[in-house]
Amino acid sequence: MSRMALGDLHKLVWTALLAAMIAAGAYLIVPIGPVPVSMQVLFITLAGLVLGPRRGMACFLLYLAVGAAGLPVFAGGASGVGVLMGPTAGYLYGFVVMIGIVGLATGGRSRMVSFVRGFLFGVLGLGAAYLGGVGWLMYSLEMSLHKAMAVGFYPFILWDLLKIVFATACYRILVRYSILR
Ligand SMILES: O=C(O)CCCC[C@@H]1SC[C@@H]2NC(=O)N[C@@H]21
Repeated sequence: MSRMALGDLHKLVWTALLAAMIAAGAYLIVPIGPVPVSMQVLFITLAGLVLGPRRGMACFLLYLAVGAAGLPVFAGGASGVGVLMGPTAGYLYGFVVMIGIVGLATGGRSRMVSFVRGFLFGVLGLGAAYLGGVGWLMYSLEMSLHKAMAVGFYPFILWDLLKIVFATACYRILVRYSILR
C-alpha cells in the first residue's frame, strides 16, 4: 500500500474512532435538568485537535446525520430528528463550529502544539458551543438569558474547562508517542 493510501486509512480509522468516542461520551449522562452533564466536550475537543477543521466538521456532521437517522448517539442514548429541534439542539449545532475552531489549532497535521494553544482554541470553540446552546434554550423554551444561563451554562462551565485541559493533554501524549501516525 502506498504511503499516501496508508495515511488516508489511518485518518479514516481515527475519524471513526473519534465519532464512536463522542457517541460514548454522549451516552453516559447525569440528568440534572433540561441539559444533562455529558462527556461530549472532552471528545469533541480531542476530535478537533486530531482531525483538524475540515475532517472534524465532516465527522461531526455525519454524527448528526446518523443520530437523526435513528442511531442512539445523542445525550443519554437519544436519537431522531426531534433531538435536532429539542432543547439541547443548540449545543449540537454549536459543536460543529467548535470542532472547526479547535481544529485550527493543529490543522489536523498531527503536530505538537503547546498546551496553551490547545487550551485557548478549546475555550474559543466552547464559547461557540455555549452561544448555540444557551441561545437555543432561550428560543426553544422561551427562557430569559438569566434562566438559560442558570440551566445551560453555570452548572457545566468549570467541568467543561477541565475536559478541555484533559483533551489537550491526551492529544499531546498521542503526538509525543507518535500514536497519530
Ligand atoms: O443532546 C445532546 O446530545 C447534547 C447535550 C449537550 C450537553 C451540554 S454540552 C455543554 C454542557 N456540558 C455538559 O456536560 N453538558 C452540556
